[in-house]
Amino acid sequence: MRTVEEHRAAVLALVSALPAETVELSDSLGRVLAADVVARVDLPGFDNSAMDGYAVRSADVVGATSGSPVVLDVDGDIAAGDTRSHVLRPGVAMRIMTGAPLPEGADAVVPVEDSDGGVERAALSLAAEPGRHLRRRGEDVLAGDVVLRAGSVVTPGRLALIAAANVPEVSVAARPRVAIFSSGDELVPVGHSPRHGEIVNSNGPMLAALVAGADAEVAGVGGLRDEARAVEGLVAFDRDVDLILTTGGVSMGAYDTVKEVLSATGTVEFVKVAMRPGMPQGAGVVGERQTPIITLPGNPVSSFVSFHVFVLPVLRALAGLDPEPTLVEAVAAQGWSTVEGKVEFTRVVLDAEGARPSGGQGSHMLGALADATHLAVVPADRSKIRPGDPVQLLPLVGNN
Ligand SMILES: Nc1nc2c(c(=O)[nH]1)N[C@H]1C(S)=C(S)[C@@H](COP(=O)(O)OP(=O)(O)OC[C@H]3O[C@@H](n4cnc5c(N)ncnc54)[C@H](O)[C@@H]3O)O[C@H]1N2
Ligand code: MOO
Repeated sequence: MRTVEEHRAAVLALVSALPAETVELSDSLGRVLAADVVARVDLPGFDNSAMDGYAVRSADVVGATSGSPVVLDVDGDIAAGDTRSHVLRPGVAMRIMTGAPLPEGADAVVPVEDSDGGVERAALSLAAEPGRHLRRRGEDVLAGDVVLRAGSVVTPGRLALIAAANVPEVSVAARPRVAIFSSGDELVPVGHSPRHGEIVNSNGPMLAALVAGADAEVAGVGGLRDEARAVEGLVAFDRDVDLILTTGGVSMGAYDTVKEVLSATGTVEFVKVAMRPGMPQGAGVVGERQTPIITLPGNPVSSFVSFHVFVLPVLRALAGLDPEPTLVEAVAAQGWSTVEGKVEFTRVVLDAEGARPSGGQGSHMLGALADATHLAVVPADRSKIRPGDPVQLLPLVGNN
């Protein structure tokens, strides 16, 4: 039997990084940056006022109070967007608006609330010290600064920073295109009425959601009958996708056609991996384009766990990102038992008290999967987790 690490290395060996794409900033939300973002401008770009009020030389308002205001002549207005160069003469003030450039010579702003609001002459009642109510050029970001590192996800706040830094396009990790096939004669689409012996296909929608949640693109979803002819379609696969995923038909059954047909190609190998759930796995390449394929076990939870353990690293590698999973350290909020000899991926909920199993751990039990936030990675040499034990958690797609 293979170890989890051995099989992860085998699937990673099937792929190499796709070239990064350049997208307009407006299309970058949610994408992963493939290169550092460097500011093209200082932020703020010029010294400006943080308040609507009067630009002054601080020396001219020394000692000003509401009981004893300083009265200064007002030498015009500076609005936000004023591109002229103003000079503030000693002994006078200029009306200035929030965001307007500071006139040369001014070193403070008296807010309009600390004045009589005068237009020709103003009585100022605040002894504004140098720097008061000013926003200095470059105090937030300097041109040439790396404002975001490669690997960061573009969130709305980051998108705003990139825009302010005057960077109109960014380099983002490619979104691998993935085709998904659910195999099994027992499957009917969601919304149809299954007859006795049939079940609703949940793996198809689940994998499509996992692929989309992992920053990849669903290139198509389909079904495969348990017939050699259906699976032979995969052998001749010639569409432009970066990865094929299948579920089902990879175990020891008499109708496990995916395994039967693809084994015969000699380019897809089927193995047992020392993990629970997710023991039967297959991987290789198919078709003229040598498209990488990962065949996941049919049990829904096995498929879900296998996606996180093997497919997610492959999608990250295709996107040019570090494929290594980032594990979270936590403590067990309650104890549970696992099977020795296999790495167990316990579905858990992590809250303030720690991690606890999210419910029944059968590989068919979607009820308990729905609330899980993480997979606890329990090493093969452990058979018991006790309350308070440290545990390593793999965040589920959509929960980190
Ligand atoms: N004799 C043995 N039997 C089994 C073994 C074994 O080693 N020896 N391994 C078991 C393990 S572990 C797993 S996991 C499953 C994997 O089986 P397959 O990948 O061949 O999957 P199927 O037999 O096609 O289906 C298994 C189970 O999952 C349901 N299923 C399949 N596809 C879907 C879908 N798209 N949506 C929802 N549910 C699906 C299917 O109806 C079956 O109940 O094999 C064990 N058996
Ligand atoms: O290893 Mo299977 O994936 O438990 O149901």
